[in-house]
Amino acid sequence: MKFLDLCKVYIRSGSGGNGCVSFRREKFIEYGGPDGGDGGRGGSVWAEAVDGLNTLIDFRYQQHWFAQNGQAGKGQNRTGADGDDILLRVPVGTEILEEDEETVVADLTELGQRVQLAKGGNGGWGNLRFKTATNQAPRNANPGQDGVERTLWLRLKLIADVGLLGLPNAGKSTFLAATSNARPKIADYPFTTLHPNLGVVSVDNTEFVVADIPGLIEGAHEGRGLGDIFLGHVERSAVLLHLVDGTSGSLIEDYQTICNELDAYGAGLSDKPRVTVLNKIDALDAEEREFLKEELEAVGAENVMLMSGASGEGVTEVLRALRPHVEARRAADRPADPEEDGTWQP
Ligand SMILES: Nc1nc2c(ncn2[C@@H]2O[C@H](COP(=O)(O)OP(=O)(O)OP(=O)(O)O)[C@@H](O)[C@H]2O)c(=O)[nH]1
Ligand SMILES: [Mg+2]
Repeated sequence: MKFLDLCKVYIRSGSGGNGCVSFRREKFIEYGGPDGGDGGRGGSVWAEAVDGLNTLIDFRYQQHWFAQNGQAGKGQNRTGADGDDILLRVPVGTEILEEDEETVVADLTELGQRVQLAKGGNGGWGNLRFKTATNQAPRNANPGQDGVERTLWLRLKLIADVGLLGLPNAGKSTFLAATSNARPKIADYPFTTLHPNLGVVSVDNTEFVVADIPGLIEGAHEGRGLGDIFLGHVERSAVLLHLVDGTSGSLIEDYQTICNELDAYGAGLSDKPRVTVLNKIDALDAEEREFLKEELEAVGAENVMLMSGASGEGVTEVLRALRPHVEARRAADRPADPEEDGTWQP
């Protein structure tokens, strides 16, 4: 399965049709007054979050989305036909950004959420509208209003329940491989040259999606390495799982590098629930484990857990620590039962 996470689209709403200049011409009626109809309205461009889509791949094949123009007005006071609207059907969770890739136009987080991206131009008035008591034969009509052109980005973030964080080599992929169940990978997700993986993990009858992203390095938030791009993918996860390599020899520095990147990235990432794990404990004796755990806690890591992705020690406990965060998030996301709270209207 291919996954496209960022797509550029060119959209244009339809122009309004021109108003018509026309005069009534009928047998036995001299100087029949103006009867030019209005132009039709141009079609608008909309986007809607729909069910059953997980990718933006359609937008790779169709980048141009132009709504129909309105038709010109006609004689006998006939209004031109309106242009048809067009709808960009996007997966839930799609963000729409201006061309600068920063300004958010819309964030379609809910099923059925709809936004107008470009309004169709109004049709011009036909000359019938310009008739006044003193001017019975107006020769003016309005042109239709131009459509609106925009270049926009669609951005879909992987919605992973758990985002794995850590420096390169912290053991993230090993952990994912060790914990993913019978369907270890949902898919590979190539983002041009970059490949985060998703795995489905199961613990105590709860399944959740863990995103293994390329390792973060210092400066990732400024675009160094691959990390920054992927931080976007864990922005919506329920909880972050921070793996710290117990054998690296630079434990505290490693830990703080990641924390600093999260702070610098913003978007509430550093406030997200986080589980910090001292990893690779198979290579540490009991005394070292205790010492390193205390060191981490001394610099602010909370409830550090011990684990070895390689030997499997402590892995289930880590999954169990993640689970309540995932469940809490899901409960919060679930729409309230409409019948229950009494506010539901048919
Ligand atoms: N001793 C030991 N080695 C481990 C453990 N987990 C991973 N490793 C080793 O650490 C190295 C890096 O592991 P990966 O799982 O590729 O690390 P990563 O965090 O995914 O690295 P990047 O993808 O580069 O960010 C490999 O050589 C693994 O065999 C562990 O629990 N114990
Ligand atoms: Mg890896």
